[in-house]
Amino acid sequence: MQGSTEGIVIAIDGPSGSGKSSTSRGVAKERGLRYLDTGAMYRALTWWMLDQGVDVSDAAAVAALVDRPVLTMGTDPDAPTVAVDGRDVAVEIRGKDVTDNVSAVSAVPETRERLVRTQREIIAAARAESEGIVVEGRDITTVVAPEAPVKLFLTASAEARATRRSKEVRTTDVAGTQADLTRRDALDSSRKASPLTRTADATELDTTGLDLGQVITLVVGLADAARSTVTAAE
Ligand SMILES: Nc1ncnc2c1ncn2[C@@H]1O[C@H](COP(=O)(O)OP(=O)(O)OP(=O)(O)O)[C@@H](O)[C@H]1O
Ligand SMILES: Nc1ccn([C@H]2C[C@H](O)[C@@H](COP(=O)(O)O)O2)c(=O)n1
Repeated sequence: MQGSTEGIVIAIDGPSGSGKSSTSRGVAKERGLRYLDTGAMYRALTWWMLDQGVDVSDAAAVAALVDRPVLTMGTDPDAPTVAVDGRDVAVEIRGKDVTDNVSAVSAVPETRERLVRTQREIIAAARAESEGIVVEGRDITTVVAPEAPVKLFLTASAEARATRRSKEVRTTDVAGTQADLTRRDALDSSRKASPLTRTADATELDTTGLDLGQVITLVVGLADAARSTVTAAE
C-alpha cells in the first residue's frame, strides 16, 4: 500500500474508446493531480518507427531500435504534451497510419520494457513532486502500477464506444469505427506481452449509460475514499 507522504496513483485500464483519457484528465483536473496517457507513448514510438521506414511487422527490427527516440511527456491535465526527439507529435500520433500499426509495435516485449521503465520514472517523479497522478492505458493496473490504491477497469458496450468515437472524429461510419475499435481490442487482448486484462482487484466501471461528468464524479469519489483510508491507516 502506498503512503500519504507521497502522491496517490490512480490506475485506469480498459478497451479502446471506453473513456479512459477523458475520465483521467477530468479526475486529475478536479483533484490537482498529474495525468499520463500511456497510449500516447506507444503511439509516439510507432510514429517514430514509421517515420524511420521501419517495417513494424518485423518484431526484431522494432526491438533493435526502441531505445533510440527520446520521448518527452507533459503531464499537465490541462495541456498534456507528447514529443519525440523534441518534436511535438500530438497531431501525428492520432493519424490512421499510427492507429493501424500501434498494436504491432505494442506487442513487442522490448517496446513494453522500454516504455514501462519510462512510465514508472514519470510516476515516481509525479508522486514526489505533486499530489499524485492518474495513469491510463492497457497494463497500468496489472504491470505498471499494480500497487496503486485505486485500480479501475473502464468499459462500455462496443456500440456506445463506437458512437462516442464517431462523434469525436465527426464520421457517420459508426459500423466502420466499431470494426476498428474491435480489431484493436482483439490484438491488444490476445498478445503475449502484457495483454489487456482485468485483475480481480480492479473495480470494473461500465459507463455505457453514464455521461462523462457522472463517471468523473464516481472516480473522484473512489480516489477521495482511498486517500482518506491511507491517511487514517498512518
Ligand atoms: N461517459 C461518457 N459518455 C459519453 N461520452 C464519453 C464518455 N466517456 C468518454 N466519452 C467520449 O468518448 C470518446 C472516447 O473517449 P476517450 O478518448 O476518453 O477514450 P479512451 O478509452 O481513452 O480511448 P483510446 O483507448 O482509444 O485512447 C471521447 O470523445 C470522449 O469525450
Ligand atoms: N498501457 C498501454 C497503452 C496503450 N497500449 C497500446 C495499445 C493501444 O491500441 C495503443 C494506443 O492506445 P490508445 O491511444 O488507444 O489508448 O497503444 C498498450 O499496449 N499499453
